[in-house]
Amino acid sequence: MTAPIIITGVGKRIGYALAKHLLAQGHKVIGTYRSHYPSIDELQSLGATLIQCDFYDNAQVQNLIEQLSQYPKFRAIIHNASDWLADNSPEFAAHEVMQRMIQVHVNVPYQMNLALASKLQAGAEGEIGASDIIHITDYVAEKGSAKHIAYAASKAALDNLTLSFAAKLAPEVKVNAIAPAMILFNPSDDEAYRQKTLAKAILPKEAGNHEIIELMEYLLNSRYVTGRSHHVDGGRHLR
Ligand SMILES: NC(=O)C1=CN([C@@H]2O[C@H](COP(=O)(O)OP(=O)(O)OC[C@H]3O[C@@H](n4cnc5c(N)ncnc54)[C@H](OP(=O)(O)O)[C@@H]3O)[C@@H](O)[C@H]2O)C=CC1
Ligand SMILES: Nc1nc2c(c(=O)[nH]1)N=C([C@H](O)[C@@H](O)CO)CN2
Repeated sequence: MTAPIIITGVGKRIGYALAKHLLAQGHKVIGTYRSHYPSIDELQSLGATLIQCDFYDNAQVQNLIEQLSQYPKFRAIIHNASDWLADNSPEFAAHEVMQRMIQVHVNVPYQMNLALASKLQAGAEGEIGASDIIHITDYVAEKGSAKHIAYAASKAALDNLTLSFAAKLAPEVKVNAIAPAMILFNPSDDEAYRQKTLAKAILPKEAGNHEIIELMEYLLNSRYVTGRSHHVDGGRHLR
């Protein structure tokens, strides 16, 4: 069995689907979560190691990194955890929105990549491109967003980390981004929002988790693709 794969934000939706898929493939999975849903107990019963960590709490982040640093090697890190905060958040002032977006989408992936780089290189077992970092960004990293300005800017920064870490960690470690658009609606999305959002793409559909799972598999199985952003967006750039 290869070294463990770390996935952040496994409690629900895409992160949960990625973790279940990799467990079914026989991988050792280490998942981080913030809220404890029944899905966390399910993943544990399937053999995953789960670590609770709120990325907004720096002490918890340092503790997470210390725990992960005890492992000798890793096959991959998939940075999925994300908070889709709107700029007009009723809970947070503008500076807090930006601070949170940079923390969860940039600062934590940056610190984890630096701290665990040597473990990823060891996980390649001397084979070129045999370990991976995957940053899950967003189509709006290249387009911007009128209502999620801080979110989009932080995803653009995460996309840029792909370039720097790809150059830094080659040849053992590949570093790529997956830039999704309309993968999964949220239960609170009303019909008007759904129709408006679907109409933004020339392939107007809710793509589903499998689109991300298949692209993750492609990147993990590649030994030559690195430093690139891979769009899963229904051709939104052509609308
Ligand atoms: N769904 C879509 O259509 C799209 C998704 N994406 C990206 O794909 C990825 C997965 O999307 P999706 O599954 O919809 O995301 P969700 O928002 O549904 O889930 C994100 C996960 O990240 C966790 N998380 C959020 N904030 C923190 C924090 N401060 N510390 C630790 N964990 C945290 C959440 O935990 P908790 O449950 O406790 O909040 C949750 O488990 C994300 O990076 C997202 O930006 C991009 C474009 C479209
Ligand atoms: N962390 C999250 N990021 C994003 C989500 C989400 O639910 N959680 N959803 C979207 C939308 O689907 C958007 O792509 C289309 O309206 C974007 N990012």
